[in-house]
Amino acid sequence: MLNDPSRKYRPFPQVDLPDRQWPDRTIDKAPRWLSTDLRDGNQALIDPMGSEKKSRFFDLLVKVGIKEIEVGFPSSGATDFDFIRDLVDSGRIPDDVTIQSLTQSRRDLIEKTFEAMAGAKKAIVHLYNAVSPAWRNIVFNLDKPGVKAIAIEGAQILAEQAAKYPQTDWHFEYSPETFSTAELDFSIEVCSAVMEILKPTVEKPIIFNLPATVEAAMPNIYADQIEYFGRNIPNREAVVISLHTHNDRGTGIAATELGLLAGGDRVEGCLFGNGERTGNVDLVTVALNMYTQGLHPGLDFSDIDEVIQTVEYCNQLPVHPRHPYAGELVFTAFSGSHQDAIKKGFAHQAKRNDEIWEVPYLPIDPADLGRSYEAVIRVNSQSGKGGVAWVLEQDYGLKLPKKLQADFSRTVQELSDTTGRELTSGDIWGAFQERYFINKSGRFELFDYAENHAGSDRIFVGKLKVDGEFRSLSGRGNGLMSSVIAALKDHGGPEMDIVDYSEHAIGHGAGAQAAAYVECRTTDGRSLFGAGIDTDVATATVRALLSAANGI
Ligand SMILES: CC(=O)SCCNC(=O)CCNC(=O)[C@H](O)C(C)(C)COP(=O)(O)OP(=O)(O)OC[C@H]1O[C@@H](n2cnc3c(N)ncnc32)[C@H](O)[C@@H]1OP(=O)(O)O
Ligand SMILES: CC(C)C(=O)C(=O)O
Repeated sequence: MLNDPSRKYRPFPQVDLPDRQWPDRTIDKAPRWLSTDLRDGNQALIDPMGSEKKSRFFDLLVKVGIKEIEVGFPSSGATDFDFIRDLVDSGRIPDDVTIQSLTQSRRDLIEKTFEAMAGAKKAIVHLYNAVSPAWRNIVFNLDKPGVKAIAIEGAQILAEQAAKYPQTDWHFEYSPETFSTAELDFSIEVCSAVMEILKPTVEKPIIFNLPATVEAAMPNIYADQIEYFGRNIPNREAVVISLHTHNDRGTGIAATELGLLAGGDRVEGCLFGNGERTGNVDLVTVALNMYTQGLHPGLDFSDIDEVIQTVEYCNQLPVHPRHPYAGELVFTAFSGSHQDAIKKGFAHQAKRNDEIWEVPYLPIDPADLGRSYEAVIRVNSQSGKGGVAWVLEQDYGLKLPKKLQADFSRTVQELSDTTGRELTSGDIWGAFQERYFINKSGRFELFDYAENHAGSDRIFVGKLKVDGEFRSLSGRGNGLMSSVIAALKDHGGPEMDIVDYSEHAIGHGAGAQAAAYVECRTTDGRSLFGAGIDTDVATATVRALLSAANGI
């Protein structure tokens, strides 16, 4: 990198718009959406889609609810041309879906574009030519009038071709490509000239698509550009302003959102942000950002995994695990404090009297996207007791008391530090059984017992293995627990008192079990925790006490 980058790069100029209105607005209406996955997305793939993949993608877009779909660049070759022709001829385009195709402003290419879509009920022909200084000078080697003439000539051919195929309801889109790096007044001049030829009306408006072909400035600049364009384009009511952002600076979504505040009516982009270089704006994120503000975007991502699967298959590109709303890890907390807050958040949510979503660290309910809560918390060395307790509760129905959570969390911490990897739910359950002698022998192992009454006292008579030998032991106390403790003390067990006890059912009906948890304190001040599981509550309690005694 250069010590002085100003030798090579210049700051992007501000737009002179001191009375800008967009910062005070909010997005209160879903825009029209156009997917350009099959065109801008497709042209950026290593292996562009064939007709099978294009078909699958098209069906997905329809299912998701996209009503305007740019299906390709028909003059690019047989793949796109035949796919589009087949879409039209097979009658697969739903009545409320409009297809769109892109063309350069060259007669032969425009003619091919009309040929591809003729016969569709409704179709949009999308004409483009770049207008900014670098493209004028470097690509076209033309001055401003020369570049304007490309657009005018293209618009004239559009009008002529539309008349040739009257059975289709033709609509037009014009993109001053590289709009965001062009002089605003020149873009307006070119668009006005196109308008004069195509004569849009309020009933049949023209779409002016204003691309950040290469994102070169902060999103507030794009918003200023959109507001400026909207204020100065003649006959604004006959114009649909379409936003088409790329993501070179990583702010394509922000630019689109600010562009909507600034007057954008329509958004062009791709699912999960595929597209040239760093991609087109991601329609999924823009839409779900609206959804999380309580505004329905008009698109349905209730089965986000199905959408991901199809898009990954068609694009042969993965969706990043951290991709907003969609990535495999975006609803997962590994870290202790996040897990604690999420666990409390779910408990708080269950107690609410309304549906308002308020779970810390989760900006959306994963269930709204068809995701389960299973992967919300995963455990590794960064995790805490809350996360471990969540896994045991979700997967094994155990509701550990807080102090037992802390006790067990030390075991889990040791395990994750030693293994140096994420712990599965099975790992955690295994460690729990090991630590609290569940389905595992310890010094004291229960085989059978009886609880007898002696006045107000209880007498515990147990058949146990103690240090590997069968023994009968008994103890007397004012309840079952104290009688078990007495019996243990008389047979080499620890001398201890109960500090805390709790129990709960696991599951319902005939297969239900009981879980009991104890915290005991020994005479020398040590805390012993135990857990027991059995079909019978009293037996679960006895097991929990033996578990505590085994743990010494
Ligand atoms: C920003 C975008 O995404 S724009 C869309 C880009 N998408 C694609 O290019 C995918 C499909 N493209 C193709 O299949 C081919 O490029 C075609 C069929 C369109 C054209 O192919 P070719 O005729 O071989 O030309 P090529 O691709 O090299 O295009 C460059 C020529 O087109 C001219 N050109 C570029 N854009 C336009 C335009 N919008 N209108 C008119 N002419 C244009 C260039 O000035 C250049 O002309 P020159 O040869 O006289 O210097
Ligand atoms: C053709 C135009 C709309 C385009 O894809 C772009 O500028 O990115």
